[in-house]
Amino acid sequence: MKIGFIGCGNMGSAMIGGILRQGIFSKDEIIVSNLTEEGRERSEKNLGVVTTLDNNEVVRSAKTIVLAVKPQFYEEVLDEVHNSLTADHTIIGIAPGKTLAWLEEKAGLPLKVVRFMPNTPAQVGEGMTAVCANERVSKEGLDEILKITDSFGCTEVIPERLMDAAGAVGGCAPAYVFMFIEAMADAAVSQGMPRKQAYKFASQTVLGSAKMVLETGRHPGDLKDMVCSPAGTTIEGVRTLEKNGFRSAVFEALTAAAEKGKKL
Ligand SMILES: NC(=O)C1=CN([C@@H]2O[C@H](COP(=O)(O)OP(=O)(O)OC[C@H]3O[C@@H](n4cnc5c(N)ncnc54)[C@H](O)[C@@H]3O)[C@@H](O)[C@H]2O)C=CC1
Ligand SMILES: O=C(O)[C@@H]1CCC=N1
Repeated sequence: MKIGFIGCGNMGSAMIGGILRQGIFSKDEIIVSNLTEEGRERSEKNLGVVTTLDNNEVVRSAKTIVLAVKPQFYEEVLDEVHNSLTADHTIIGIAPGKTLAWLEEKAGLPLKVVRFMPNTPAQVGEGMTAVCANERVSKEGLDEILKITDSFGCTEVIPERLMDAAGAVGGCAPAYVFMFIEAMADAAVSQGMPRKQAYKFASQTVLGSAKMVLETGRHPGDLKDMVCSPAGTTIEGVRTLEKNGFRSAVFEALTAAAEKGKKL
């Protein structure tokens, strides 16, 4: 077994989907544990990987272990498996606020520790993942880990002090983007467009705009200016967004998310 996941909900299955699609590991090289039989059956049916209800079996079977449970359960899961952990294991935390030092301390022995901050677009191979690792992870070891995160999107290795920022602008931000898409589509529906078509317009527009930022390397403000014709329609919308505190609302939302991460 090459990799194990303790917990396999939204984020675990999104990452495994990318790993399988890119062929980094095969189904029989991935073991996942779930809390309930219903969850285990779901993972088996949807992903086709090896499944168990026993978290210790995951740790005994694989040397790279992703903790894909909610932050509130990290401590009890590490308590439960710490007798099965060895210095050969690499544990990967994906929860906000659970630092490298905290994870190593709770694991109860010196071992390789990595943190990911992934996001759900991993499910479609367009994830954005931040990675940091403790000093026990070698350059070669990190390269192996990055093959995993690269399989479900883009990866940036960052200093641990930036993980809360990455959580806000990477981990959480899809929720805000989905709200933005939903709101734009609602407005189009209110102008008479059928709902399905409105989602297509809103989503493709977000996708295309993001691609322009990434591919042209131009400043987002510059790209915004390209759209705003003098005395045109777009600038009227820009005026309304500014009046309603759009930028400030986004700024405050990401700050709140990052600050919460520091407290978890
Ligand atoms: N959902 C997201 O967009 C992101 C989530 N994360 C982090 O990923 C982690 C997982 O989040 P989600 O996948 O969204 O949660 P989720 O609730 O969808 O999945 C967690 C899974 O863990 C299982 N579980 C709970 N206790 C367990 C135990 N003791 N042993 C084995 N399995 C257990 C649950 O049954 C569930 O299937 C969290 O720490 C979260 O902060 C990080 C970045 C993005
Ligand atoms: O809401 C959360 O806490 C998790 C971490 C980042 C995205 N979802």
